[in-house]
Parts: sequence; C-alpha cells; structure tokens
Amino acid sequence: MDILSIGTTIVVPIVQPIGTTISRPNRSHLLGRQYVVPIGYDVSKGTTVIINVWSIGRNPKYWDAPEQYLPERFLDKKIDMLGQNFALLPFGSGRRRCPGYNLGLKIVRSTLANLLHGFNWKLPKNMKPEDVCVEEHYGLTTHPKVPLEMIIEPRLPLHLY
Ligand code: HEM
Repeated sequence: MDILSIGTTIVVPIVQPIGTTISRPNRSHLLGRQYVVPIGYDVSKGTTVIINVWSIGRNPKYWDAPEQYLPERFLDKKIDMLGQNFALLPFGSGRRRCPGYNLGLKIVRSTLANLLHGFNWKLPKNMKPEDVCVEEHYGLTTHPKVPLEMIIEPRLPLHLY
C-alpha cells in the first residue's frame, strides 16, 4: 500500500477516486461508522485528506534523481500538469483544480522571461552555482532557508525599462 500517515494528517502520495462507503464487519471498532477507502486505507467519512504533493515530487518511484534541480527533466517528458498525471500536481486535480492555471502559467513565464531578458544575473563574491544553499524552510508553502542573493545589472538601453 502506497500510503504514509504523519500524525493525524493523512498523506496520500497517489490517490484513487474516493467515495466508496463500506462497512467492515471484521473490525468491531469500525462498526456503525462510515469509512471511505482510498487505496485500502480506512478514513472516517468527512475527514480532510491532504495530498502531499511535496512528497510525490520527491519520490524516486516517479522521478529520477528527485532531489536534484533539473528543470530539463521535463523537456522530453510527455506529462500533463493539469491533473491527469498524479506524479505532477502543481494545480491540483479534479473539480477543485486551480481555475487560474492559465493566467498563472502566463504570469510565471512572462515574469521569468522579462527578468532574464532585462538583466544579467550574477552570484556575489565569486560564489559558484553549487555554493547556493538550496535547503528549504518547511511550512504550508516552501521557502528557501537562506535568502538567495544575486547581483543584477541592466542589459538593455535604459529607455526600455
Ligand atoms: C502558477 C500559479 C498558480 C499555482 C501553482 C496555483 C495552484 C493552485 C492549487 C494547487 C490549487 C488547489 C487545487 C486543488 O485543491 O486541487 C489552487 C486553487 C485555486 N486557485 Fe490557483 N494557482 C496558481 C494561480 C492562480 C491564479 C492566477 C488564480 C486566479 C486569478 C488562482 C485561483 C485559484 C482559486 C480560486 C482556487 C480555488 C479553487 C477551488 O477551491 O475550487 N490560482 N491553485
């Protein structure tokens, strides 16, 4: 069974459709209560199940060298990011999937393109890319443990900014 349980939060790396309510006559402590069963795990009806997308993204079962920052891994990969491939769920899946995904993708792409087009980017103090700390601060959303410092220089004629 491909399921982790952390404290009282049920974390399901890959989930199948939830909805089957079953009775479990062989388990007396469950009698009289209703349970739904994602991949065989008993969950009391009404419980909020949090899908641990962070853990899915770092699972070597689904990703080669998951701890490495390799954006080029997506170049030859036919993977849907809108909820059909559960290994990659940046916008969630199903009826409550992010309705702003199209705008989100456009904002991220145009912001990144403008920053790269408009500026030269350097690391300070002869730092090398491998010296950059990529540790994370755990939370509801993930932040870098150490702020990234960069030296940026305009690379376009000033009237274009
Ligand atoms: C790259 C940018 C974005 C990312 C990564 C993102 C990601 C997400 C995720 C993971 C969810 C939860 C989906 C689920 O529960 O299955 C969500 C929900 C939502 N997002 Fe986004 N989002 C982005 C941009 C936006 C934008 C630009 C808007 C609006 C203009 C937006 C509006 C919403 C709303 C309203 C929900 C709640 C949907 C619901 O609960 O029915 N998002 N988003």
